[in-house]
Amino acid sequence: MYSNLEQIQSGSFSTVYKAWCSTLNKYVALKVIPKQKYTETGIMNEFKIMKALGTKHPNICSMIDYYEDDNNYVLVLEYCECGDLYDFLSIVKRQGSISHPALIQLDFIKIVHQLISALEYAHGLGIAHRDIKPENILLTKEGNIKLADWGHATLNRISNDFNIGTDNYRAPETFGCLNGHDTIKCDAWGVGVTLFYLMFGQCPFRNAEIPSNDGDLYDFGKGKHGKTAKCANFQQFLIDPYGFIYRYFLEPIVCIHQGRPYTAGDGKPSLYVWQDMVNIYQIFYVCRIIVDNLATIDADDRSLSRSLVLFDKVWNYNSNFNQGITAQDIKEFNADGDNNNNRTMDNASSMKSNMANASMERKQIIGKSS
Ligand SMILES: Nc1ncnc2c1ncn2[C@@H]1O[C@H](COP(=O)(O)OP(=O)(O)OP(=O)(O)O)[C@@H](O)[C@H]1O
Repeated sequence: MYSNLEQIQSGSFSTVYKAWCSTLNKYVALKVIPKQKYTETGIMNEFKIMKALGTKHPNICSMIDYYEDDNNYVLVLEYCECGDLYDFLSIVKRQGSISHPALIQLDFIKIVHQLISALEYAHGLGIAHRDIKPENILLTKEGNIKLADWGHATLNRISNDFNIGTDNYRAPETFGCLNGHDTIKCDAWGVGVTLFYLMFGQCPFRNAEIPSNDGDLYDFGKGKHGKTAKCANFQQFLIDPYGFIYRYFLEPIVCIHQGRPYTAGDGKPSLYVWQDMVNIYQIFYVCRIIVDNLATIDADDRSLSRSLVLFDKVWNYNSNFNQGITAQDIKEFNADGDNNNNRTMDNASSMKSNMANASMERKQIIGKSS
């Protein structure tokens, strides 16, 4: 029934093949999981989740069939011709340079909509994905996405699993928290970090772990017991999230657009731009929305739906002056123009005050929609 197998990728648990399905008359993807690598409970969980997700949502990579032989479990999935977003961005990145970033011929806002729609559908069924990252977002030839790899997904809203997912994308509380963590809120954090990756080609921190004896992760900055975050970048983010994101991601980009060498910040600027993200204000606002509504320490403050309302606002606003970055934009963005010995600090503080305004806007929007 399945022929012409061609290997696509080998993941940590599985090998994925493209195969021709003669009964359906189309290509499918076979996710082949060796029995010695996976427990029966593990595969049954993935199978149960895929069944519950069904085939209705256009942005979820659905299961078409399932079978097993002596050595392998095999999930038969919808085939996504353009692979995953991580690989896709790596290819685009290689085509660009810092001064001439390659153009991604896809709309960022469309991908955000589809990702959040897929997740909200799953969340509505009580399913949390728990491994949101660009590698698990597949692209079709029409430029749509399908969320894949539900192998870590769970139906438990509160979990005490402290070793699930991919470190760079895991919410702080998934590293250890006395009363368990809310798996759906953790997905929102994963979306936030994923969006940073999609914009800048880099995650902001290696992990968001704060070693703590009692699992109390809500003690900002220096931990209760004098402990600090494991990763230096995350420590800076804890102390000053907007300032860190500015220095890490935005300042290098501002420097490049001004034709100055970038010296501050550790972030490497992306070597690509999204076709619908041509104004530096968009990048700026998107960062702000992520910091306030997705990758925010307090899980109660994370909301996929609220962030979508805010993203839409940015895009509607920008569609009126979608003419690229002008010198004036840069000047306004860069609080004190050319005379800027203290540029990093000033920008960070102006970004902070702008972010505070955004929080007000957020409250107004919440007020309107509720
Ligand atoms: N339906 C599909 N269509 C096209 N490519 C796919 C499909 N499913 C998976 N792939 C490719 O195979 C890769 C690995 O798949 P998947 O993440 O499901 O396996 P995994 O073993 O759980 O991987 P890991 O544990 O490393 O995340 C994906 O990143 C993607 O590039």
